[in-house]
Amino acid sequence: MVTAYLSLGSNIGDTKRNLQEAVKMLDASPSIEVTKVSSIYETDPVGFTDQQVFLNIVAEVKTELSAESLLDEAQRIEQSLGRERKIHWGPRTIDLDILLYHSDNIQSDRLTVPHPYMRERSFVLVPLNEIAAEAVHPASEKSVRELLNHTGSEGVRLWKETVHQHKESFLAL
Ligand SMILES: Nc1ncnc2c1ncn2[C@@H]1O[C@H](COP(=O)(O)OP(=O)(O)OP(=O)(O)O)[C@@H](O)[C@H]1O
Ligand SMILES: Nc1nc2c(c(=O)[nH]1)N=C(CO)CN2
Repeated sequence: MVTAYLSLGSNIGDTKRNLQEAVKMLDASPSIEVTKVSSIYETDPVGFTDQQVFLNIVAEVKTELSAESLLDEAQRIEQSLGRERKIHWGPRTIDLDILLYHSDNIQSDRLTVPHPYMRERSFVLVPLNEIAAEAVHPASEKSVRELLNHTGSEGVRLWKETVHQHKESFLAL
């Protein structure tokens, strides 16, 4: 059983519901259990900036799946929630990225773990720090807390002052 962290983001449609549906679908997978969900954050778009604000969360999962199979599952969920790929870094119904998978460094055609941009993305580091401040980024050997201290949290706001640590309270929002 491996612990992994996933980043989820949405800026099209009912964004809170898209995040909730994605977490439900992950948890419904036979080989995945969602063990923690961060608070929801409203985040300014990064990369392609002329688009709606995002809602972002990070989820901790325990899984028997390999990293590649976890990516298959994440992509299946993206597709079933109507994700279309149009603009690079552009608007999306739902995006699921694998941030960390155990303490593995993975480099394949389909997968780079740790996620290549996570160190510079406040919308990833703020929610990740909330649920896994001591987790170590294996490429740099720095903790998430250290990465966040370096990158800062500009453009990332707690959404509607909601704070919750449990999957159940997240799904009830
Ligand atoms: N750690 C990872 N998590 C998810 N996808 C990854 C990862 N590493 C590589 N990929 C690959 O990235 C491809 C493109 O993903 P996607 O379209 O979601 O990119 P994006 O969300 O627009 O940009 P970004 O990668 O910056 O988040 C996927 O098909 C997948 O094979
Ligand atoms: N705030 C924010 N900006 C983004 C996001 C995201 O989830 N949140 N995802 C992107 C592509 O992965 C590009 N830019």
